[in-house]
Amino acid sequence: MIELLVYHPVQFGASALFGSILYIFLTTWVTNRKKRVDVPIVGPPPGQDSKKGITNVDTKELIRRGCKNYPDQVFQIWNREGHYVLYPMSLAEEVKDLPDDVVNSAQATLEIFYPKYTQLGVDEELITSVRRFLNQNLAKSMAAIVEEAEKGLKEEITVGTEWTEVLIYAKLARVIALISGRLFVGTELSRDEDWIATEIYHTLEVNRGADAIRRYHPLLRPIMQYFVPELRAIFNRHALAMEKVTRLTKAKNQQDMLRKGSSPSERRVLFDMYRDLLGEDKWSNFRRQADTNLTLSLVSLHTTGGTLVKTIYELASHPEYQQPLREEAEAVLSHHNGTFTKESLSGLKKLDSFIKETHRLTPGNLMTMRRLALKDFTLSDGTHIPKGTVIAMPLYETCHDPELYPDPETFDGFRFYNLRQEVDNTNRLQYTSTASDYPIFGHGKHACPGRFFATAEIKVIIATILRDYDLAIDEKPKVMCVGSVVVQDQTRPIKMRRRT
Ligand code: HEM
Repeated sequence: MIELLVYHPVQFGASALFGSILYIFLTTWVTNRKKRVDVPIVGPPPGQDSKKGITNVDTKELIRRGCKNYPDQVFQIWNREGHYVLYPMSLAEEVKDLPDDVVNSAQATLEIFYPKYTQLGVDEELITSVRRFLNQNLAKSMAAIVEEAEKGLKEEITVGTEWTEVLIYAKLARVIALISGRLFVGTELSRDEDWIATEIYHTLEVNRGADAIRRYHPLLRPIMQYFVPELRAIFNRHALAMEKVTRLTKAKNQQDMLRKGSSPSERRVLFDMYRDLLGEDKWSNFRRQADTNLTLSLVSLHTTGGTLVKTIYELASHPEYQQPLREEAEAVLSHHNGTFTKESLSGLKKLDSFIKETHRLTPGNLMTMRRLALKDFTLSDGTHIPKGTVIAMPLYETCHDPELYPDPETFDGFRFYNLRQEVDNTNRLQYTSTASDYPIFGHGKHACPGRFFATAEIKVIIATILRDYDLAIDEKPKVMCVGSVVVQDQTRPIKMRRRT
């Protein structure tokens, strides 16, 4: 055998190369075959165009074409993120009710970030903690939200009475990190500058890491992950987060020991609830705590930050809305002892409409209600969905459908406020209400559980900014798409001046 290797190196090399090519070919074939769905293909399928072509494909254009050519039908596309089967709005109610052993929601949403390599993972206990802690405690948490918003805005925005250019995104991301950090982990960590940086930069590093590993063939990724510098930045971020949570947990355990014999740990912050749901054994896995924290920051910080900044850009571009919104906030606050409460926030109906219209015009993603098929199933229109397929609903097209939203390309800040005056069921038109014609937060049992908290943060921050500042902008930032993600040029400054 040794002789063979020594005397026939070329032959051996050729066999190894041939074997590898055959293996890659077979695995690719099996993977693609597994995902075959018998519905129209829009745009280039893999194999019929170069890899570059799929990478550079205009996802927005593809989905628009699919919705136009196949109205109310299922179609499929391939883009830089992979393969999607897109279902029409008429199937949304059915998809929202699909059982959890048939489809997985969180996994499908995280798929575009290559979670295996970027170390993302959502467990059921985390989702339950968000749902229970944030929503059940929202009324009680309002004072903390207001305090952190005031503190953050005071530190970040130091503009005087002259018009001054401000790069608003980074500043507001920090304010959100302060608010969410206080509710998630408590002030012991939330005001630590390293922790704040971790919350803010982790998402950007995950995006870069996903982009970097995507460039390799799926079979090479398990090896290449160790050589991709962008993934190393994520490993380092996790190490830092782990060090921080370890220190915090040990301090908390010490406090609990001091209280021993009295009451169980009070659920002061979201992670106290997470700890109770996990149980002590799993909780003492610091690695898991760190990973979960980072995933939580990924799903919560820039989603909220992006929506907030989009709303600020619209306010700056449409200054005529600033005074009516200011007056509404003043009137509502005067009925609630001058403080924001859960009830007072629901009285901000014009602001609610303004945020909702902003998000309708520029949703954060072209798709929503993504579900990963855990087993084969068939939709009621007869479409067979094989295991491993990601299905999703076109969000941007739904939000820009003239049948649902007259004159859809025009920003009408009070569109939903005016509708609420006309119809009986006004709650249905609230920003946080989900529906198949407004699935910005998804729809059904897996709809975003953080939406009430996110909306409270956004409203408090905007009402506080409007109380203290006038806003303007020379030109509204352009909106573009990277794969299915809709992004706005957040490097464009707005102008602010302190009100006298
Ligand atoms: C404006 C801000 C936000 C937007 C636009 C947003 C949007 C979404 C969307 C579209 C989904 C998928 C829903 C579906 O597929 O049916 C989702 C899921 C989720 N979001 Fe949010 N989100 C926001 C803020 C937050 C915040 C602040 C948190 C946590 C505090 C959070 C935690 C989650 C979790 C845990 C899930 C997974 C739910 C599940 O699979 O059952 N989100 N979000």
